[in-house]
Amino acid sequence: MILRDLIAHLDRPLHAGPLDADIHAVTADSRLVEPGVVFVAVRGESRDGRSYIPTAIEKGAAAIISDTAPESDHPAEIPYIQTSDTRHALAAFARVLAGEPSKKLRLAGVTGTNGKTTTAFLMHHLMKRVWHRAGLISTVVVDDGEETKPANFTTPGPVELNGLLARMVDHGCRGAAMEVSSHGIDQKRVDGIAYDAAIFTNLTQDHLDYHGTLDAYAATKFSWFETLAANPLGKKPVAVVNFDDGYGEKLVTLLGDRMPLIRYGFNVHCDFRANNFKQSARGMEFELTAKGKSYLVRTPLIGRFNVYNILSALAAASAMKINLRDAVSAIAEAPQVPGRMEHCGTKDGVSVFVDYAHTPDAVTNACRTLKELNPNRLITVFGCGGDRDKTKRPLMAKAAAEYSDACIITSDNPRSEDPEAILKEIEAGMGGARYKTVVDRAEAIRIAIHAAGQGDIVLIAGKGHETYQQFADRTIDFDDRREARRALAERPEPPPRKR
Ligand SMILES: CC(=O)N[C@H]1[C@@H](OP(=O)(O)OP(=O)(O)OC[C@H]2O[C@@H](n3ccc(=O)[nH]c3=O)[C@H](O)[C@@H]2O)O[C@H](CO)[C@@H](O)[C@@H]1O[C@H](C)C(=O)N[C@@H](C)C(=O)N[C@H](CCC(=O)O)C(=O)O
Ligand SMILES: Nc1ncnc2c1ncn2[C@@H]1O[C@H](COP(=O)(O)OP(=O)(O)OP(=O)(O)O)[C@@H](O)[C@H]1O
Ligand SMILES: N[C@H](CCC[C@H](N)C(=O)O)C(=O)O
Ligand SMILES: [Mg+2]
Repeated sequence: MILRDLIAHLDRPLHAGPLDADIHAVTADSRLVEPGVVFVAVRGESRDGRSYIPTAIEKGAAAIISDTAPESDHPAEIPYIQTSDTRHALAAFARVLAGEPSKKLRLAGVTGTNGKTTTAFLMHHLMKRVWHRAGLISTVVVDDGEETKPANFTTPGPVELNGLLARMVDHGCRGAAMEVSSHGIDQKRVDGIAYDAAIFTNLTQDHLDYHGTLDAYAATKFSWFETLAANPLGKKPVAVVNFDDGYGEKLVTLLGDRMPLIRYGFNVHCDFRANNFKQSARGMEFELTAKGKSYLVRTPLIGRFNVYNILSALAAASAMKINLRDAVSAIAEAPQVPGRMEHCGTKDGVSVFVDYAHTPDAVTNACRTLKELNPNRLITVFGCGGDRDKTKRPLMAKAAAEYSDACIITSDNPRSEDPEAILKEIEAGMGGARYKTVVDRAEAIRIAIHAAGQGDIVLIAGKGHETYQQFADRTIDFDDRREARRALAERPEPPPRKR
């Protein structure tokens, strides 16, 4: 594509140099520049992309995009475009160069603090049932319709995102489900992506390191819906909102009649409403009332919070013209989402679950769900990630302490922080609860599983599907599920029963 046609997508760009260059790709990473590639200098959280302009030129960049004027020594033959918003430019170029793939797919986006991955997996499963081929972009994996690979981000940057969507189109996918993180919205990774359904799961504390306050975090999530309402990009997107959640209610009021909306939850005003919820260790069932009819929903998933994930997936599927009865029957065979309430085995009457709960609300939900299975004791092993929202540490502790009979506090991903110091901040929230601190996560898991007795449940929270552990100086292979199975296998023989 010719540079002149690309810059037509920018708002009043200033340019210098020739505009007839043939462009094959765009990047904001100087390390990926090669001839024919436009380099967009993005000012990031930790680095200033403008400092990489000389490197990009050396590597043969076809053009430079920046938000300030060129340096006096900028080579005249290399086009230089000045624009007020470089992240917007990056997203626009990525989209146009990929052929606007989001417009060729039926696309569902899921945002909210918790439940995005689970809901996206459920939607992907429903879509594959009826359309045979469908894509998935999630924290755990990306599926382009032919190949499933581990994911690097919850919501990838615009170049990777549009590339993935284009591959889905090429592979014959009729639709896709993707997570839309608050970082993704704020950094314009999803700018100009056309959605058919936009799901809001809930909003509780997380990411305050990035957004500052809960209201600023909510405003970022809401801005995604407002953008879709103002500019539906040739589609008729439907907002699917949790109406039992305080922020969901605010979103409904904010949107008014600016876009079609489906409210879901247990409360009587919901368009997709659940009641008569029952669960056992094998799964759960509830009654769905929607579109003037009633349906019995059965699923192997457990946890009242998963009722919300199922309701939103069913509502979004129905908004995307998937037959509701077919969708309900597919939920009966919902897949195990890796690391979400994943049962890792039972031995000597001790059952172990791994769950990705890493916010206060998620810890509450995970513990409550397991308590509802009436264990003799619930033993929870958890920690908190380094270089992330520190204020959630004592709150996660409070949640774990409230619902568990005993806790082992351990390391999550310490990243650049001192693991012992993180443990101290967690301890501050434990109140008078019974707990131990064991900084080594593998040892903490082993101690919990070996100390558990007949009828106990051990919950290992926080890392879910992750297959690594990040420290300041190294990243090691680590998987809670593998450690759990190993510890179960190595459990010492229980003492013989007294007659
Ligand atoms: C806080 C955050 O989101 N940071 C992301 C963001 O960084 P940034 O924009 O601040 O970029 P930067 O590192 O300051 O660099 C500035 C610019 O210089 C460029 N650069 C840098 C080095 C170089 O040699 N050459 C070069 O051109 C970079 O490509 C970038 O364009 O953009 C970068 C490039 O895309 C990301 O790698 C980086 O993710 C970091 C690693 C990260 O940890 N992000 C997490 C927090 C995240 O995004 N999480 C969300 C939500 C998770 C969830 O709750 O599910 C997600 O969607 O995954
Ligand atoms: N609808 C929900 N409401 C509250 N908690 C939930 C919900 N769904 C899942 N959870 C809890 O939150 C954890 C994370 O769930 P999931 O991975 O689906 O969310 P996510 O929004 O994708 O998280 P992340 O932003 O970290 O990728 C689960 O392991 C579970 O403990
Ligand atoms: N996407 C989340 C993942 C947290 C997972 C937890 N294991 C941790 O490392 O804190 C985040 O970046 O906040
Ligand atoms: Mg996720």
